[in-house]
Amino acid sequence: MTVNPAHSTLWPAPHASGAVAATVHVPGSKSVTNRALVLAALAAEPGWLRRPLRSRDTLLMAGALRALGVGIEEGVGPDGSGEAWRVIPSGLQGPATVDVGNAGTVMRFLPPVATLADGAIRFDGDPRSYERPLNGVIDALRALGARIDDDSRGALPLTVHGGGALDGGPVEIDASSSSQFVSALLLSGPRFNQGVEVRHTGSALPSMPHIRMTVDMLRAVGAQVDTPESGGEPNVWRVTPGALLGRDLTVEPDLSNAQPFLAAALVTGGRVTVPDWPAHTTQPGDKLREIFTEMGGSCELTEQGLVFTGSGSIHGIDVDLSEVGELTPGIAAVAALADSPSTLRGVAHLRLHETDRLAALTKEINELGGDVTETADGLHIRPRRLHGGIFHTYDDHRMATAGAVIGLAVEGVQIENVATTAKTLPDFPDLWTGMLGN
Ligand SMILES: O=C(O)C1=C[C@@H](OP(=O)(O)O)[C@@H](O)[C@H](O)C1
Ligand SMILES: C=C(OP(=O)(O)O)C(=O)O
Repeated sequence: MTVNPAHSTLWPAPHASGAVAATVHVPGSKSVTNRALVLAALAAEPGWLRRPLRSRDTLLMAGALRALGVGIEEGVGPDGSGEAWRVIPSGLQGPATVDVGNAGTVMRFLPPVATLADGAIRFDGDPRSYERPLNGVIDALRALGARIDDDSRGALPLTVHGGGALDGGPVEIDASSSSQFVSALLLSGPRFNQGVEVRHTGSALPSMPHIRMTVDMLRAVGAQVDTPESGGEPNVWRVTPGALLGRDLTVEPDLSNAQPFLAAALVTGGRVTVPDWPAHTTQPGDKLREIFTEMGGSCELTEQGLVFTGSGSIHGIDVDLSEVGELTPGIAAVAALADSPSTLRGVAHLRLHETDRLAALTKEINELGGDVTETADGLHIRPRRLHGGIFHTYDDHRMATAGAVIGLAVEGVQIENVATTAKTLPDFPDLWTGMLGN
């Protein structure tokens, strides 16, 4: 966890002079956009993606698929409305080089796709991507018949020598460090000769809603998937081989990126409306309705969207975040401003995210005068009177948005490298100042 000297620009986080009152249109979900791109690329016919997220992670995914020969064209959608991508599948071809940046979805979802290509596909990325776990995907693909060169580190950089097809079949993995290992194998599973049966053998699996998202999206394009929830064995997912349909999919707003805006209502005792909040979704961000209500707000799903209202009080919380780990930085920011302590549990695997998020949150909140300690699997946060200072982000988009939430309540907070929000929300600074009416 080191500060990147190349990004020493400081952004004065706006301080809220009163209760916010705003409607914020949150761009599309990263997790849905990148799954939809992969599934559309593997389909037997062209498909449409409407309102896709355009951010570093999704542009890297689109760029990688284009490098493999997939057509991804700008369009306006079949009904003439809205921005869209038309995805035209084709025989996947190497040689190609894929830049994964620091996108977990790209580094994990694409090596299985590359096994289906003809030729060598080289994967490389940001320095941090070399440290993020990938062994579950590499080992599983080898067990299923793939040829991969990875310098024996079980991590990036690596080359997948695609043979145009993969046997597939049953495989055991330990996905306790990332649910994305399971999602990765399932997404390409319909195109493996024998499909795939993934058995998770390790300790608790994080981010289950993201695995449900994978399963739902596979079923929506015609795949047959058996899951523990559909009467199968615990920790076993089975995908039957078969052709995938090209669909017309509208991407939901990114509910995890709605988090800082809902937090703004909570922290300032204001009201924020997020239009197009889905009534039913597998996105983990939907859990914020419950978590931020317990922390002092209230919400209502209306025709206008989700209306979230702060009460003026912020309460601490004791919560297991293993299912919704990506919400941790934003919850920690609110907890640091609460009227009682918080314990955030079940998120040891966050040490292997964009940065070591537990260490980064502890250090940065404490440098503003906070009292945070790391536990084996989370954080204890005892609210203290905070003061201004530099909030470092360690190239982590969710550190930047967490710092902005603290800045609403604490004068003089400066976010180092707010541009890192481009990973999933390039519009963040403008949306934030727009929400505040500036
Ligand atoms: O599949 C996905 O889209 C994601 C799964 C989760 O990963 P982990 O299980 O590695 O935490 C989540 O944290 C990440 O932001 C997105
Ligand atoms: C963990 C995250 O991203 P990634 O998809 O890179 O794992 C995140 O967005 O919080």
